Amino acid sequence: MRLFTPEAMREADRKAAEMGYPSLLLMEWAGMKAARVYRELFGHRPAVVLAGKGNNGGDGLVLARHLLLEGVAVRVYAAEGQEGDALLARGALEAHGLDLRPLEEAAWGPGEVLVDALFGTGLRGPLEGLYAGLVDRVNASGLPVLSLDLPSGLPFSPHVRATATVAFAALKTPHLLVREACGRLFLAEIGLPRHLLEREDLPEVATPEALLPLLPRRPLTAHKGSVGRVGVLGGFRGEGLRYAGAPVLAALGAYRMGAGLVHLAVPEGTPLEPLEAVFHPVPGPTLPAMRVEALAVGMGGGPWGREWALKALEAQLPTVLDADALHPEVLEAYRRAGVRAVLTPHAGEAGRLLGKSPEEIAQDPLASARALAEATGQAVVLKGNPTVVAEGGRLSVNPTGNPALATGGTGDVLAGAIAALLAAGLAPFEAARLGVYLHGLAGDLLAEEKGVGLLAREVAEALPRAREALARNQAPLSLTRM
Ligand SMILES: NC(=O)C1=CN([C@@H]2O[C@H](COP(=O)(O)OP(=O)(O)OC[C@H]3O[C@@H](n4cnc5c(N)ncnc54)[C@H](O)[C@@H]3O)[C@@H](O)[C@H]2O)[C@@H](O)CC1
Ligand SMILES: Nc1ncnc2c1ncn2[C@@H]1O[C@H](COP(=O)(O)OP(=O)(O)O)[C@@H](O)[C@H]1O
Ligand SMILES: [K+]
Repeated sequence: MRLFTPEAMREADRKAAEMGYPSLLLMEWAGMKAARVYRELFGHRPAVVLAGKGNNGGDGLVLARHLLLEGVAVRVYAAEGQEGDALLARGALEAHGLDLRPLEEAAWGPGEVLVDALFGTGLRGPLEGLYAGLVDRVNASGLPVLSLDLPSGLPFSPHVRATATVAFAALKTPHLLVREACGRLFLAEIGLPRHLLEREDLPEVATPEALLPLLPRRPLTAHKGSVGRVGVLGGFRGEGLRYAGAPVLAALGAYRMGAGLVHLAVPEGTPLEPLEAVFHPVPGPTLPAMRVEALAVGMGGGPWGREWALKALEAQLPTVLDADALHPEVLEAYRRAGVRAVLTPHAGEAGRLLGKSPEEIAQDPLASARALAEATGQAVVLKGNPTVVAEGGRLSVNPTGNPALATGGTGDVLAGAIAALLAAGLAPFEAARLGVYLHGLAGDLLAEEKGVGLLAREVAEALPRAREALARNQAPLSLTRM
């Protein structure tokens, strides 16, 4: 499934029209599907529809007609000046005897449901004046809000904060980048020819269908040496400071993702955890003899992180470079040596590497991940909400994960989990997007059960459940298709 920009969506509409597909049919389906979502969520509660003058407003007028026909009380406040399909939608609604009222008079009361059909993909800049005021009133109303296509105002501020959003034809960038504004997400097919939605040049949304084939299969004859062995190099001890837990969490992430054996190279004095690992206690940064297929380096490495990573290069193995291993000198050395790596920065680390602030990175995670992948020649996992995976020209946006994961050590678990998938033979881009998806899903399963207050080791422990959910085709995309 591809993530569309407004321009790409318009192009698909235009191509459909050129092929003879009437755009009015698209609008009819959009409004009808949105009315179906309305009824599913709100039954017969009275609706107040706010309709702009563009096609998003047109969708709202179609929805109003369908609700009316189903016996739902509807009041419509509409902007003046509809043209084309939206004007036809207005005529069709008025033919049913409904009087449209001016948007300036928009008002609502307790028990009503607001339908936001003010603006969709045609918005050209931040809302001002009447519209900004209306959006503020909608958000302050305390009433449920169903947004059509996009919460109006996105991707700018102010914007509507919806209870639920029905995306038409495809997900658009703001649905995942400003997820919080959308509430519960529905994706409605509106009859657009499917081939117009297959755009390999657009970012991918990592869906269970796309990821399931990547899941390493385990034959009956599997043994611990055949399913992927991981080496973890991390931790730091010096000047009263110790980072001992990070490599342990990476080892747990690797085992829970299915590694057969994990070797741990950690500073002397580090607790021998987990019991299942093979330990290589080293006083300083030296790469011990490890028989492994992939490495995870840098977690809790502190000032040793850079040296750990340069040392690890000798092994010429696919490597996850995390945390303190994310250093320009390291990245340059890996590139020169032609060793393939997955980099796992959060916005702060990515910012340091790209000479930007964390805020600038988070503002456009797609562009930031792509820039770092291009600059380093490696696969990049830019962690956050959403996490974006980039390699070469490819981009993948991850739909799983939630703020309960914002707790110390969950990134270390992720690094180990991705290393286990590399060791099982997956290419860096595939290991990264599968690892990120399952790690996020583990967080989602736990958050549903326990809410906030997770421990990173619990996220590791939930990885097998996430893996099973994907294998059994029960992994939710937290997206309802209509
Ligand atoms: N395949 C599709 O994507 C389809 C799209 N449809 C709907 O059409 C929408 C796009 O319709 P439009 O292109 O008409 O655009 P919109 O309806 O989103 O908005 C366009 C209107 O907003 C005005 N406008 C733009 N920026 C503004 C600003 N900053 N302040 C005030 N006014 C502003 C424009 O002058 C124009 O009148 C989609 O979001 C979707 O809801 C559907 O009708 C069905 C088919
Ligand atoms: N608000 C959030 N929504 C979704 N995922 C989150 C959120 N906050 C953190 N995460 C995830 O948790 C992990 C945190 O990693 P990181 O910042 O490296 O933490 P640490 O260094 O403590 O391990 C990442 O996988 C990140 O995507
Ligand atoms: K809208």
